Amino acid sequence: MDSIQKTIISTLKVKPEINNDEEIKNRVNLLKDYLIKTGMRGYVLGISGGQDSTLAGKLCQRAVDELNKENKGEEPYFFIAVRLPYGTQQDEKDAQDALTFINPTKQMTVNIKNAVDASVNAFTEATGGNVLSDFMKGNSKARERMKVQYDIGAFYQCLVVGTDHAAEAITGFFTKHGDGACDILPIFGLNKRQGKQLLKQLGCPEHLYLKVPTADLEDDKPGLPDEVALGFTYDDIDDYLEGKQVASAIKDKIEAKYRVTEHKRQGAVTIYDDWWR
Ligand SMILES: NC(=O)c1ccc[n+]([C@@H]2O[C@H](COP(=O)([O-])OP(=O)(O)OC[C@H]3O[C@@H](n4cnc5c(N)ncnc54)[C@H](O)[C@@H]3O)[C@@H](O)[C@H]2O)c1
Ligand SMILES: Nc1ncnc2c1ncn2[C@@H]1O[C@H](COP(=O)(O)O)[C@@H](O)[C@H]1O
Ligand SMILES: O=P(O)(O)OP(=O)(O)O
Ligand SMILES: [Mg+2]
Repeated sequence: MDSIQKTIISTLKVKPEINNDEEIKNRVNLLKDYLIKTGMRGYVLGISGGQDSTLAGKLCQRAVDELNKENKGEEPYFFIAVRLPYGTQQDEKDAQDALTFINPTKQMTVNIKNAVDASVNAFTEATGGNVLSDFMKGNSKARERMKVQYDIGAFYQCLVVGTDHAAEAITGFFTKHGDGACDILPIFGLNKRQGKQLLKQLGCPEHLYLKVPTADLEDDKPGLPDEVALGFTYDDIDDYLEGKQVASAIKDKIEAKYRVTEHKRQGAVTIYDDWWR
């Protein structure tokens, strides 16, 4: 393994192997401890029907359940699972299966279509007829979803959970200030394969953790697999993050993506920063 791969692995905190029970316990403990420390009442997270939100949601529910058992008689903590479809979602059944598996304290649905459409239409009106591309509109959907989660968080006094993890962070495969914005990241440092392992351990139905990952942001390409958009596979990414050797053409592509998306893993640039120089 060369020094670039070593540096990326250590920055993204990936372990070559994990102990499932230990990982679940540590991540649930983080969610419990941070909730107590902040004095907030719970967590909110968008549940898409994909692997990452199913795992993060299950960990949140476990955290509040454990806190409530330990704090008998106190006002209960809660987890809000929110469905955020843009109109009708093609894989709604998976989202419902994820909710059944998580069994959240509360669930709600906010359809983001009207808000996103109003926003992109306002852009067109304001700019004399310019039209945001389908890809740009996709990022607007991700930002609207995060905005709704912050509205829920403010109203119910709960923290917003994010689902970023090492296999997404490495390529910056998230919308800046969209799904990339949140208060806590319970699955940070895991790769995609390790996330599957934890879901299996937690008793998740197989079809949810074996599901093809998709950001599902574009109107014209519903359910576009991340791996098609990226041009390489999560197996490649996971191998890379576990310190294994991957084909040199793939290694180059992964590292190129890592370099151009550095701004997404950093805060906004100030006079005190030099990572971009
Ligand atoms: N939008 C979709 O439909 C869609 C679909 C599938 C996957 N994705 C993935 O989601 C991600 C989001 O797309 P994106 O990255 O184009 O949009 P983004 O909005 O997440 O990031 C782009 C924005 O980052 C800022 N930026 C760009 N370069 C910068 C730099 N060097 N320093 C500081 N800020 C900089 C600019 O404000 C720019 O508009 C992509 O990685 C994409 O693969 C998006
Ligand atoms: N349709 C959705 N409903 C609820 N939450 C959603 C939806 N799509 C995405 N999300 C949230 O965003 C993150 C990131 O999704 P990616 O598939 O990684 O782009 C996801 O974990 C949900 O929390
Ligand atoms: O973030 P999710 O839950 O939509 O998972 P995936 O990235 O696998 O689609
Ligand atoms: Mg998804």
